[in-house]
Amino acid sequence: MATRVRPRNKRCAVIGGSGFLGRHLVEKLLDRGYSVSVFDICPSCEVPGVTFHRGDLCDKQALLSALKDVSLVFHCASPAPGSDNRSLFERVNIQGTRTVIEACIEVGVQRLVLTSSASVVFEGTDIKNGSEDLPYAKKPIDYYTKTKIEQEKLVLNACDKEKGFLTVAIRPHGIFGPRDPQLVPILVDTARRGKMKFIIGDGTNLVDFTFVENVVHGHILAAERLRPDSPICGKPYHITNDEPVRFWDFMSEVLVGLGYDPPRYHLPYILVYGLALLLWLLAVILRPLVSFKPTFTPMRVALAGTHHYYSCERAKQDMGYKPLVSLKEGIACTVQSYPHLQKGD
Ligand SMILES: NC(=O)C1=CN([C@@H]2O[C@H](COP(=O)(O)OP(=O)(O)OC[C@H]3O[C@@H](n4cnc5c(N)ncnc54)[C@H](OP(=O)(O)O)[C@@H]3O)[C@@H](O)[C@H]2O)C=CC1
Ligand SMILES: CC(C)=CCC[C@@H](C)[C@H]1CC[C@H]2C3=C(CC[C@]12C)[C@@]1(C)CCC(=O)C[C@@H]1CC3
Repeated sequence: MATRVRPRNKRCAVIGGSGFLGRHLVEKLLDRGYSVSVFDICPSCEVPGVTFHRGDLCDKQALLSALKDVSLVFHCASPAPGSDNRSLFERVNIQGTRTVIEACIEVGVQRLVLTSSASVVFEGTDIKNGSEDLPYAKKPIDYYTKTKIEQEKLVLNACDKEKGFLTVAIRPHGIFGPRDPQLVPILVDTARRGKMKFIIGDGTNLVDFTFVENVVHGHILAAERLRPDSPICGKPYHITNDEPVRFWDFMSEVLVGLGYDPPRYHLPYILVYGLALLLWLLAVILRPLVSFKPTFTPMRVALAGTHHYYSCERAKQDMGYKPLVSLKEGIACTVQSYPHLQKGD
């Protein structure tokens, strides 16, 4: 069978393309006529039509061969936030991202789109309709956030119109959707262990949850608008569903959709946060003897008990972004996609 040769600007690579967001992105890029290579440490990308390169993004030689002939790179690889492994985060998100930038420049990649995170400005206290002008967190709440900040700075500072290397960072928040390995599975696991009875705080805190297809849409818009005359060069953009929702209403809707009871009883935020800090400290002190991973980390408690929602006005203005799927539709589609997590299964 003859293979169609695509123009170079339609040839892209997705680093982290086997992951949750990465795979949705790969599928949409293929739909839009791109030829797609995936570079990932995890070999689970079995999407037909994709060239798969297995490797660690800290390995420059492996990257150089995967990025040959590619003009556009999406970098959406990161260790999972829950891994709490400082050296891994530093190695992959900081040194690895440096290596990605070097490799892109060496092989002549013209556009690099980074998946950053809205959490780069989150310090555990309320953020209401935060814009991209908020400063980076001075005291990041965990190593994931700390290294995502450094990663974003590296990518945005590498933008160089003279050299023809353009970069942009997309900051999604609370991504959910089919095949998400974190949000729904953690929620269901907590419910199955009988620990989803409590609401932390008064339950009125608003947050952004963003359906994965909207996040993908934001990435592709950014990539296609990344030209030397565009205002988006070297800048970060929030991509959300633009429908802040009460954290506990969202959790309850997913739980009820899957047949579980919603949480009912309230616990004071400060008490739970204090306990989570204590548990985290214990886990660190006891690490040489026993290894345990608390469900209630300070970051998770802060995410569950504070306001954190962001304005995506800038993405609307500069790249014509508009969420394609509403929160209601996104939740219905997500719940439907997890029949094995329904209560009783
Ligand atoms: N999910 C969310 O709510 C949000 C996510 N983000 C960001 O979006 C991006 C994608 O997240 P998500 O899809 O949820 O995460 P996933 O863990 O599902 O996907 C990340 C992928 O990157 C791979 N990877 C990790 N380390 C390396 C490495 N050294 N070299 C090559 N590949 C590697 C992972 O493999 P393996 O699984 O084997 O580690 C995985 O396949 C991340 O940058 C994350 O920080 C931002 C905001 C919110
Ligand atoms: C908006 C946003 C950034 C969401 C992030 C997703 C995850 C961090 C959450 C997904 C499931 C959540 C969850 C909790 C905290 C935050 C999540 C991990 C709890 C551990 C909070 C305390 C509880 O009572 C149980 C919750 C289980 C689900």
